[in-house]
Amino acid sequence: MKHIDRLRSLGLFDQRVPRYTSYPTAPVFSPEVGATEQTRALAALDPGQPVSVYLHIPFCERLCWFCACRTQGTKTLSPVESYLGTLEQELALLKDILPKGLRMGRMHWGGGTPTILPPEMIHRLAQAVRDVIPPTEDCEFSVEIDPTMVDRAKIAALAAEGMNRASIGIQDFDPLVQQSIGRLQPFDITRACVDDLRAAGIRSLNADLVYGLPHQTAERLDDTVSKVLDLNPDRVALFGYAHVPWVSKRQKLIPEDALPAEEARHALANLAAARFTGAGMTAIGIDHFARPGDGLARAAETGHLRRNFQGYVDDTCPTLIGLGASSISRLPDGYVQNAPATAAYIQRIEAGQLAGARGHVMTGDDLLRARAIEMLMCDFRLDRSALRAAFGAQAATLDAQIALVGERFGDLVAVTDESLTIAPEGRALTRIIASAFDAHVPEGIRYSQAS
Ligand SMILES: C=Cc1c2[nH]c(c1C)Cc1[nH]c(c(CCC(=O)O)c1C)Cc1[nH]c(c(C)c1CCC(=O)O)Cc1[nH]c(c(C)c1C=C)C2
Ligand SMILES: C[C@H]1O[C@@H](n2cnc3c(N)ncnc32)[C@H](O)[C@@H]1O
Ligand code: MET
Ligand code: SF4
Repeated sequence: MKHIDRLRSLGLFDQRVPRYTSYPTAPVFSPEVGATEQTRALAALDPGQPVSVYLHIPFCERLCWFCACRTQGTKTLSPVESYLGTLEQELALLKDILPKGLRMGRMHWGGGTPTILPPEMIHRLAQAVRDVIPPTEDCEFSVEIDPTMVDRAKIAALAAEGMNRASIGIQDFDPLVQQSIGRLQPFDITRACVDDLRAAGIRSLNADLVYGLPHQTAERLDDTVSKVLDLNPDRVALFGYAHVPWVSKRQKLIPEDALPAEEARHALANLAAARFTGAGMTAIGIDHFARPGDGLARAAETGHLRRNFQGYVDDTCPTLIGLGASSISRLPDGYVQNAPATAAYIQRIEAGQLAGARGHVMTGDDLLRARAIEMLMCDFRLDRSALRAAFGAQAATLDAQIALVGERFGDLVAVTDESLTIAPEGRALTRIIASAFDAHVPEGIRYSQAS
């Protein structure tokens, strides 16, 4: 059997599985967990342990049709300004709840488009966070940047507030592909943005790309990769296009008949991966690349790679506090997600309580499976010895499933008493293999395809 047909027979093209940026995944969170649990867990944090902070800005000036992020379009700054006021109120609530002396080791602004904020709002927001959770000396501050929605003044404002890492949205440079996803972004403007970021002292720069977009061909993607390499990013994220028009209504504008077919899509991922590794970058997890020496590559080498809602990270803070609409917090005993719709989020905060609306309290079994799935997603290796060391006899509850995976995937995995390792030829199946360890199979939820 051809290798691709074997991958197909194991579900690569028809299984719908999560991307496991958390376990359990966000769609299975329960409305029984909310602001009460959030408040209690935040109050009980250890002030000696720095936290990570994620801040969500759910606004964009343009709405790209392919995008599945939680964001809304706006042509004026007035909803943004009013949202900023709500974020300040949320922070004021947190100030009363958090233990004194808590510090912030990492901050990430994501979206949507954080660079929709003009310089004065950037300063206001950074100040508001700093007042409540002061940064550590070596705090890392990263921002998602839309190269078409930023200028030198905004970059200078972010840099003055301590931004030392940035991630730019590129997706694809081909004009026809850009047209078909409703996102025009000239190379020159992207290049100027990269130059400005470097001049502002950004030492770690990530570029986001997407494969599987309409009209993408091997030739066009190859050209995009050449342009990206020319920009010399430290990291690249290469996401498989998730076509989920039932989640993201704007995707109804995507011409489905121009989407690459299954095998072509798989070939696009392989082509781009080969170009990035050929250019000396290290492949990280299922969809990232990093220059050797970059924090992410070092974390992968030393077994410290982690996965959270932002994708792959070298973040070791166990606690993530999510601020803003739809943000998810990872707290010592579980997850809490703020009300996803911006209006509902604002309403809750204005009523004087935290905005947690859904969540999950982790059981011992969840913690074990979460770590097992994270190991597979990060290292392609479920380390049974490490799980036994951390979870004791409970680790044996995965044994039967490990044996089943061994049978189902044959020589694409290697099972020993020490580990379950996914062979390089089997890595395209990683999400499917991880899902074998998922005990929360949601009803009525349709994930995107596994390839
Ligand atoms: C910033 C970009 C993205 C975030 N998530 C996605 C993108 C592109 C992709 C995505 N997330 C979900 C789906 C559908 C199911 C799937 O195929 O896996 C897709 C395509 C599911 C999902 N992820 C989160 C939530 C709350 C959900 C449920 C569906 C929904 O409510 O939208 C968590 C989450 N993902 C992102 C953020 C910012 C976030 C929570 C703060 C980013
Ligand atoms: C934050 C990053 O998420 C990626 N992104 C946004 N929408 C989608 C989607 N539907 N499928 C895959 N990746 C997506 C883009 O690359 C963006 O830059
Ligand atoms: N909104 C920015 C962009 O598209 C950042 C990535 S998408 C959340 O470029
Ligand atoms: S890709 Fe970025 S700019 Fe485009 S809609 Fe999504 S969040 Fe907004």
